[in-house]
Amino acid sequence: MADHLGQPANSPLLHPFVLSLISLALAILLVKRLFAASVSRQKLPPSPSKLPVIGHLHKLGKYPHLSLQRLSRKHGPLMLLRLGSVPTLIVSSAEAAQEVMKTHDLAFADRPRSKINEKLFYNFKDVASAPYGEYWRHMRSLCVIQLLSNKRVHDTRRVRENETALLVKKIVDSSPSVVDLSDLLMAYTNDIVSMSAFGQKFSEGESGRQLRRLMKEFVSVLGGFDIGTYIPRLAWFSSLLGLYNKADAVAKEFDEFLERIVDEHVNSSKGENVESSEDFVDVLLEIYKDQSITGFSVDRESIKAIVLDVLIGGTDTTYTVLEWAMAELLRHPEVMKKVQNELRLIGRNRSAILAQDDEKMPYLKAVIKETLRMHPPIPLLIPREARNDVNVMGYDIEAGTMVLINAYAIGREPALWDEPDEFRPERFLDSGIDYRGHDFQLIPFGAGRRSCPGISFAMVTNELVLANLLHKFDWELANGTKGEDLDMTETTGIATHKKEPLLAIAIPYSI
Ligand code: HEM
Repeated sequence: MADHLGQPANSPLLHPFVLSLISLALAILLVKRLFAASVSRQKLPPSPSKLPVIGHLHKLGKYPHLSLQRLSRKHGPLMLLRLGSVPTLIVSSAEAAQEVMKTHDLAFADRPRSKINEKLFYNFKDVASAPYGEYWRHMRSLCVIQLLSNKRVHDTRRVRENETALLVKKIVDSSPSVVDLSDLLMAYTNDIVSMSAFGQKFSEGESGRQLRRLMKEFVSVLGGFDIGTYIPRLAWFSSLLGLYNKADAVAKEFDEFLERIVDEHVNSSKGENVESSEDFVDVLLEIYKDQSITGFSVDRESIKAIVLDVLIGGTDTTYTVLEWAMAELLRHPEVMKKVQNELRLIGRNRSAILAQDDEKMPYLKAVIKETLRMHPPIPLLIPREARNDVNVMGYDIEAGTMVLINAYAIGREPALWDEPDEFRPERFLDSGIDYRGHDFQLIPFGAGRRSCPGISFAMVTNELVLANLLHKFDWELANGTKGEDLDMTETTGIATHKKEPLLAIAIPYSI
C-alpha cells in the first residue's frame, strides 16, 4: 500500500527516528530563517559595493585616510566596510567621533589583535595594544603616573632644555650649510624620549645609528600590510613574503637592545640619593622587585613592552609634528615672520634658549594646532574594537567590529573649518578649540579612555624646540626651492611623515 505521498507504508523514510530527524532539521532551518530575518532587521551603516573575499580592501589605496575621506563624502560619516572578513566601521565626522569616543567610549575601548602586534609587543603586553581590562588599566596608570603626568613632565624639563640647547648649537655649528631638519628633529626627539625614559641617549655613534635603523624597521613592519589579518586563510601569503619572519627578527633585535637597557639599570648603583637620578626604567624595576608599591606585579617582559611603547609611540609622532610645522612655515614666510616676531619680543635681548616656563606664546601654539589639524601624525588614530553590540547614531554595530576614526578627514571637513586646506593659524587665536580630546573636530591624540597619555610630554617638547628654532634662526629652503614648490608628499604607514627629507638653511639671528 502506498500513502498519499506515494511512499510505501513500510518505507524506511517513515521510521519514527527518521521522522524526528527530519522534524529537527526543519526546526533548525526555521530558527535559522527567523534569525536571518532578525539580523536583516538590523540597521547597518551605509556600505559601498564590495568584491567577494577581499570585500572593500581594494578601496583603501595607497593612502587609506585619503581614500576613506573620499568614500565618506559619498556614503556619510559612519560607513561599514568589510576589510576581507573584518567588519570595519569608518568614522569621519566630529559628531560620529564623539559618539564613539565619548558616548560609547567603554564599548569601543578594545584594540583589535594582529599577529604582527603580538610578535612585536610581547604578546600585547604594552599599553597601546593591550586588550581592555585590568592589565591595561595598571600598565596605563603606571605609564601616566611615572612618566607622563604633568608633574613628571615638569620634572624632566632640564632634559628637554639641555637637549634643545645642544640642538641649537649643532645648527649654529653647521651654518650656513644645508640642514636635514627631518633627520635632526628625529634624533633630537629620540634623545629626549630616551633620556626621560631610561636616562641615556643614542643620537651619536654606532649605538645611535643602530637604534634609529631598528626603529625605522620596527615602524615599517608595524605599518606593513598583512593580508592574514583580514583574510586568515591567506596568511600563508604573508609568510611567503617573509613578513612574519621579518617581524620575528625585528622583535628579537629590539628585545636584545631592551634587555641591555634593563640589565644596565639592574647593575648600576645610583647611590643613596636615588630619587634625583631615577628614570622610568628605575621606577619599573622597583615595582618589579617590590610589588607592594603598586599592589600589582610587573614582569620583565612588561617592563620592556612599556618602554617600547614610549620609545616608538613617543618619537615618531612627536618629531612628525615638528617636521610638518617647519615645512608649512617655510611654505608660508608671512606666518613664519609673525611667529618669529612674537618669540623675539618675548626673548628680546636674550641669547639663552627660551625655556619651558617662558611666557605664553599664543601664535606659536596656534601654529602647532594648525599643524595638528592639517597633518595629524596618525591620521586614522590607533584602531579600536567594539567589545559588545552597540547602537551608534541609529546604526547597529556588532561586537568585534574594528573602528577606524579618520582624524585627517575631520580636520579637513569644510562644514567645520573655513578653507580647510589652507594653513591659517589665526583660526585658533580667538577659539577655545584644543587637541586634548574634548573638541571632537580636532582629535590628533584620540579621546576617551584610550586617548594618548603622552599629550603633555609631546606638546611641551614641540613648543620648546619650535620656539627656539624660530627665535634663534631665520630659515630658507635649500637649493633655491620656492615655498610653493616644496614637495609635501606623505609617507605611507601608521604615522605619516614628509616623504622627502626637509632640507633648509639656517641663518643665525643676531639678538
Ligand atoms: C604628537 C605626538 C603624539 C601623537 C599625535 C599621539 C597620538 C596618539 C593616538 C592617536 C593614540 C590613540 C588614541 C585613541 O585610541 O583614542 C595614542 C595612544 C598612545 N600614545 Fe600617543 N601620541 C603622541 C605622543 C606620545 C608620546 C610622547 C607618548 C609616550 C611617551 C605616547 C604614548 C602613547 C600610548 C602609550 C598610547 C596608548 C594608549 C592606550 O591604548 O591606552 N604618545 N597616541
